[in-house]
Amino acid sequence: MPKFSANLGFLWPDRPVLDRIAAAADAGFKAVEFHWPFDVPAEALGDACRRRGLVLLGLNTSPGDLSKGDFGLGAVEGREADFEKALDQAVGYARVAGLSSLHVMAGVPAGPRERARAVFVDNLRKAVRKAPDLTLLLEPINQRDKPGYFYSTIEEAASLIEEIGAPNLRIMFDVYHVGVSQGDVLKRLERFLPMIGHIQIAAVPSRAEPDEGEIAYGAVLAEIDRLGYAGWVGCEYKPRAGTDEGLAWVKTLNVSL
Ligand SMILES: O=C(O)[C@H](O)C(=O)CO
Ligand SMILES: [Mg+2]
Repeated sequence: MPKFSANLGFLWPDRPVLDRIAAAADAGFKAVEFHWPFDVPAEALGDACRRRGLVLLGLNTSPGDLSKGDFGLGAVEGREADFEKALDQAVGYARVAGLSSLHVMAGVPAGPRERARAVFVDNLRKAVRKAPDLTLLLEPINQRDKPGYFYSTIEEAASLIEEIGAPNLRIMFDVYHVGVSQGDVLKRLERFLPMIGHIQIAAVPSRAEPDEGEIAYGAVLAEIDRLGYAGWVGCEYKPRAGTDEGLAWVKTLNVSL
């Protein structure tokens, strides 16, 4: 059975981050992951997780200025210095807190696609040199949620990984984004398994608990098992109402936290 991690960027959204950690442990999760926990000191976040016996997984590089449309800086020409600052911040935070992975966000580039890709490749080469001790994750994000985002297909993430050739650069396979952008989820899981560093789940199209919509999560989780995926499956969904009540999906899908 897959092992589930609580994504505390989305779960228990009405509570401060340290309280979300306690709520995840109380609910039975054994691991946690974050979006941008930078307002909480890294030592405090790490200690809170360790006190509750939680495995610390990942966080994201800073999105930049969300109010100006930024959603990551990795593939944005002219923002290389800002990217490096964001990278240093996230790497430093991960090391102090004891987190093991980092989603290197690509962003919404303005210029030609080939330039954006070249910038992203250069920035990723820098990232793998700076953080050989962390898993660096590449996550394609769907165009419905983030119009203009640099990439939306698993194939594009895989081609970057092949070109850069660093063992710590891996795919974040978010089943929600793959479902919205591409489909054929089970075949893509199988094909790209050797490159996958982390999996995330949410219903399509609602991004709510994985017990509704067009993705049959019973089948997806069974396939993740059959393939022998040894990593964690991040519950990165937006609860329909209360997060604790919403965890009824665990029983419905006949799995456990
Ligand atoms: O939105 C997502 O799927 C990502 O995993 C993310 O963390 C950026 O918000
Ligand atoms: Mg995701």
